[in-house]
Formats: sequence, C-alpha cells, structure tokens
Amino acid sequence: MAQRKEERILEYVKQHAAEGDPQSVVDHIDKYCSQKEWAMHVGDEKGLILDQVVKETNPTIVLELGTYCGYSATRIARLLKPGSRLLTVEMNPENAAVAKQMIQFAGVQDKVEILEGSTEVIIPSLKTKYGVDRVDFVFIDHFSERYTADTKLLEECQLIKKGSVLLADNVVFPGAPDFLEYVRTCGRYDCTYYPSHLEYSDKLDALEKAVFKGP
Ligand SMILES: O=c1[nH]cnc2c(O)cc(-c3ccc(F)cc3)c(Cl)c12
Ligand SMILES: [Mg+2]
Repeated sequence: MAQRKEERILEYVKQHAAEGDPQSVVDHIDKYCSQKEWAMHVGDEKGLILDQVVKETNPTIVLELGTYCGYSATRIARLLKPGSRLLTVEMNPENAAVAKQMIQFAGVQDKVEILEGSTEVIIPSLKTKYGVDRVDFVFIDHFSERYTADTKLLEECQLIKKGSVLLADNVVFPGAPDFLEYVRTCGRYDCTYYPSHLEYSDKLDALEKAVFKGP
C-alpha cells in the first residue's frame, strides 16, 4: 500500500486507466476520489466549467498555479491545440513527483511543464527563465490566501494582456473573499461567477472568471 494518498491515487490510475488517454486518467481519478479517498482536485463538476472556459479561450500559453497530482493539468492539456503549452507551478516536491508521473501516464507530457517552487518566486522568473511573453489563460488553484497577491504579480510582471483569462477555483469554499473583491472592483477585469459544488461533495463552491481589460 503506497504511503501517501497522492501515491495511492497515482497507483490506482496506473492500474486501471488507459495509458496515453487523458480522459481515462481524469475519469479514474474522479472515480477513486469520489468512491475511496477524497482529494482536492477541481473534480468532475467544476471540471466541466473549466473545460468550457478553456475551449472558449482556446489558449496558446496556459499558466496553472497549484499542480497537486496533475488532474487539472491533464484536464486542460487534453483540450490544447498543437504547439500550445501549459506551465504548472507546484511548491510541494512530493506532489510534483506524483504529478510528473500522472502527466506522463496520460501522454500529455509534451504540452506540460511542471515548475517546482513557490508562485511568488516563479511568476517573476517566467519571462527571463521560461521564455514566456504573455499568458492567455491562468488557472488559479493553489492557496486562496495567495490569489490576490499572485494576480497583482501577474499584472506587475506584464504577464497578462488585454483578453487574458483568469479562472479561480474555491472562491466559496475554502473561499477567496479578497480576490473576489479585488477583481470585481479594481476596474481592470470583466468578471463572471460560476456557482458549483466542492469536488466530490454537496458543499457549495464556485469558480470566478476574470478577463483582463488591460492595465
Ligand atoms: O488548498 C487548496 N488548494 C486548491 N484547491 C483546493 C480545493 O479545491 C479544496 C480544498 C479543501 C476544501 C474543503 C476541505 F474540507 C478541504 C480542502 C483545498 Cl484546501 C484546496
Ligand atoms: Mg481547488
């Protein structure tokens, strides 16, 4: 029996999902985490909203804050057009190791790069160290206490441009009240609220989309 829950999830996927099939990986993580062990993936219900926003944005460069086991990285990467890429930031090295294997098993490793470290250090290095000019889509799903600071950092580093889409998870549970206040009142974002439920639960949660209108 693998020691950590995240390793047990990976083991279950490797034993039951179809290798090279990202949808199968996503479906099996959802199956395991709804039936056996709850885990903080964006999940199937909010995942459908994520899918819809990714499809309507059709991004070339995606930034994800909070990789965890690679569920949403796999979910997003399966929708990306050829030549596009997803950079995902994870500060927990054990989670990054699980995510790397999950993404590899799903066969989306050519589109996904895992950046290990904290967002406040990595975001300012994206242009110089990772050759990023602008990001088209940001999935914010790390720590709600960092949502506002990292959004301001993306603006200050000129990593988002007019039309860049931010999509934040957990704006109801655990909640990100200062983030909602900021994007809804600073005057630089067009915001949309998507009510849903916490992953694998009937607790209320929601996603907030904030489209940047420019500096
Ligand atoms: O920390 C999180 N980062 C990114 N997504 C998260 C998420 O989707 C859910 C939760 C959560 C919610 C309720 C609960 F009882 C335990 C955990 C957390 Cl804590 C995070
Ligand atoms: Mg989340």
